[in-house]
Amino acid sequence: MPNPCPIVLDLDGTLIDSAPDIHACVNAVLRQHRIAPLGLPRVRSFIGGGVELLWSRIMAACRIDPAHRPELIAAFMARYHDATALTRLFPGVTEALGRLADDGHPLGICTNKPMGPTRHVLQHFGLSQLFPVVIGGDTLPKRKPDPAPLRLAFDQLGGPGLYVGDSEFDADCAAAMPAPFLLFTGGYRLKPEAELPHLAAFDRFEQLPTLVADAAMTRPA
Ligand SMILES: O=C(O)COP(=O)(O)O
Ligand SMILES: [Mg+2]
Repeated sequence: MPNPCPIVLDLDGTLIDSAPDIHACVNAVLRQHRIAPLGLPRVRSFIGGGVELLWSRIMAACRIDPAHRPELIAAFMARYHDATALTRLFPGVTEALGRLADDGHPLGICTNKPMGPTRHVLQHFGLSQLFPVVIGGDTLPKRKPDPAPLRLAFDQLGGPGLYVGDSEFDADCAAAMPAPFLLFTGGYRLKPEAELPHLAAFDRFEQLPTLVADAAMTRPA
């Protein structure tokens, strides 16, 4: 692994707390179709596998006729593509990313969020310049936990490195590569921390630069 090594990060539940916006967009669409709204914890538990899986889970939970799927997803995307009003960066994210960039780490994003809303939210928080490589949920035919998007991110960043994420999708994707995985425990994971394969875990972004330095030292060059 080159030193300073490339670092690829997940987006929803890792850098940003976007569940409130996703929840609002989902319920606006359900309301339009006269379907009872879902609570925030429920919708948050459906996030991680991208828009298609989100809607499979919503449709199962609300017992919606599959024939309505295309129109529901289209109505959702129309709201979701620029939904940032309720989204927040997790505390310490900007500082930690700045520090990693200053230390010379090439930075990338590998998210299951589609590219449209991904670009929009990165721009909204002034983070676009930090990430020369961004792989979205619709960049390739397959998405996480398939390792292909993460592999593409590392290829474009110039070599292997660390992956940072919050969920089962990220841990399984990193294990499939394989790539060392740093788990942010404050995101949208459903399983206990111990059940997700990871090199190290953290709950505050202030800890990330030190964890990256430690991880880089324990890996062969
Ligand atoms: O949009 C999702 O479902 C998940 O997105 P993430 O890969 O950035 O966590
Ligand atoms: Mg995530």
